Order: sequence, then C-alpha cells, then structure tokens
Amino acid sequence: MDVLLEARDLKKHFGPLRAVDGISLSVKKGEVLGFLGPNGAGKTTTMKMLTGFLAPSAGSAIVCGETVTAGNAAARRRIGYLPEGAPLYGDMTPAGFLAFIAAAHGIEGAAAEKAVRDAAGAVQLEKVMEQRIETLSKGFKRRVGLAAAILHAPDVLILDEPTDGLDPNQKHEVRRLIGAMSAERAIIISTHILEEVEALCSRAVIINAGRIVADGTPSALKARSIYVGAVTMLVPSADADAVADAARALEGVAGVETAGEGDRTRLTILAKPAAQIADAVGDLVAKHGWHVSQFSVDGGRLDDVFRSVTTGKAA
Ligand SMILES: Nc1ncnc2c1ncn2[C@@H]1O[C@H](COP(=O)(O)OP(=O)(O)OP(=O)(O)O)[C@@H](O)[C@H]1O
Repeated sequence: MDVLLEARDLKKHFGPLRAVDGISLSVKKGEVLGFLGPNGAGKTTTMKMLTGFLAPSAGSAIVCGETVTAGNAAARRRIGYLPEGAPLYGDMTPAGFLAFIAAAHGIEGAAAEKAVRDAAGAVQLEKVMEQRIETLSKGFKRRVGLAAAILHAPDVLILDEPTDGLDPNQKHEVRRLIGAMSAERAIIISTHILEEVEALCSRAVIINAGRIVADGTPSALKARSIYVGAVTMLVPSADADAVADAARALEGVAGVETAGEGDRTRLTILAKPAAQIADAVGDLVAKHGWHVSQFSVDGGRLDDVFRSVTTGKAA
C-alpha cells in the first residue's frame, strides 16, 4: 500500500511547553487512523502541523512526497482538513460557501460547479444548499465542513473530532461517510470516542503529553487490556461469593471483579496473560450447577488500555 501521509519527528514548542514532542507516523491509502489522547495531549497541534496551518518547531510532514508548509500549494492541494468545531461562515449558504472554497483552491467555471456538486452529493447536502449555514442543524453544519474538506478531491483527509457534538444518528451517518471515503484516501481522525475507533479505524495511535504511547490495530491494542480473555457472567447474588472463590482457585485466573445488578451479581474473572480460562470456568459452573446467564469472553477493552498508557495506571 502507498504511504500518503508521513510525520517525521514532528515537534511544536510553545515557550517551555512541549505540546508535540517528536511524533512520527505514516498513513497508507485505505487506512483510517484514529488519533487518540487525553485533553491537551497535542492532537490538534499535530493535525495543524500535518495540514500546514502551523509551522513545526522541528521535524516535517510529508504528503504524497511533498513537504507540507504554508507556502507549498502542491502539498496543501493534496490535503483536506476539517478543523475542530468546523467554524463556518454562518451567513453564507452551503452553495455559496462551497463555491468560495472552490475558488480558494483555484477551481473555476464548470469545474468549480462540478466540484461543488460532487462534494455536496457525497455528504448528501443537496436539500439545504440554499439555506443559511447558521440555520442548519449541527449534523448538517458538519456535513458542510466535510464537503469543504473533500471538495478538491484530496488524497489525505485530516478530520479533527468529526462527530463531536452530534446526536447518535448523525454520528452514525458521519462515520458511514468517512468509511465510504476511505478506500481511495488516507484519513486521520482525532476522537475521544473509543467505540468510534473500533467502528471506523484500521489503526489507532494514542498520544500523551506530545508523544506516541501506543500504535496498533484496535484489536492489537485491545489485546493489551487486562480484560482480554476475561470471562464475564451473571450469577444469583446468593452464589456470587462461592463462584468467585472457586474461580480464584483455578489455574490461569488472575483475579475476580464483582458488581451487583439487583438480585444478581456480574462476575468478571480475569485471565493471567495468555491463559485460556473460559473452558475451566464453564466446567466449574456445570459441576456446581450454578444458574449462570450472559456468559461471555472479553476481547479486551480499549478504554482500559487508553487509561493505562496515558496515566500509567491499570483499570
Ligand atoms: N497557540 C498556543 N499557545 C500556547 N499553548 C498552546 C497553543 N496551542 C495549543 N497549546 C497547548 O498545547 C497543548 C496541546 O494542545 P492541543 O490542542 O494540541 O491538545 P489536544 O490533544 O487537541 O486536546 P483536546 O483533546 O482538548 O482537543 C495544550 O497544553 C495546549 O494548551
């Protein structure tokens, strides 16, 4: 696969603050990279450097072989950027705004009309093209921002919290649009929503204090969770202590967490690294005849991995 976007040891210092402190990554065509990190980790600052809106203190961003700088129009033409919050010109209509964006990219005449039509069609904006942007719902405002980002058919899309503030239906729709746009592009999205990463991203990079602390596919990251291979089940609360004690005695069990749910208790039986405990737990339940429901084996949890790599604490 072709690498379309590369960050090479990017750094940005604001006075003494090392907001971005040596980020290197590459994104290939067809990849959707989730860019995660706690508030203030340096996500937006990194994205602004990748798009040429902010000059790095050191390092460089390369798009389709071109070094990104404010003055390198060839590089910036290859990039579409949806800034955080997507500030738009509220008193313009989507039609007027997108025509303005086309002109800013030097696209004119019939080509501009086609570019606006195609971008609006891709995000299904047709019905609101003549309505003032400030009167649109958040979801439609975000679509206007996305249409503006893709209008010049960029190879690389950089989307800063594209679903922030949207309702669940709009989130679903925007994720679908991003997924549909991903085949021919390299996409980076920053997000605080971990389910979004699982639903949309082929890879995730977690940053903390300006540095990369984890990089892998969502399933590889989840495999680092203390919950990977854990068995979760509901048992009658009267049996919970007996089940927990028996489970703790099994080989391969690292510990048991309990949480009351009415007259039943949810037990999470944690596995030691690489241990397979589901069969042994199942045998134990059968042997004692406990009434167990919702028996499942955990694939690992991103929130727990996020917490441990960004705070150093396990869940
Ligand atoms: N222009 C600036 N001047 C000084 N400090 C800045 C500037 N821009 C960002 N920072 C600081 O750099 C750090 C990284 O900010 P950034 O916005 O990149 O974080 P983020 O990961 O995008 O956070 P969030 O999840 O809250 O959006 C923060 O401490 C922020 O206050």
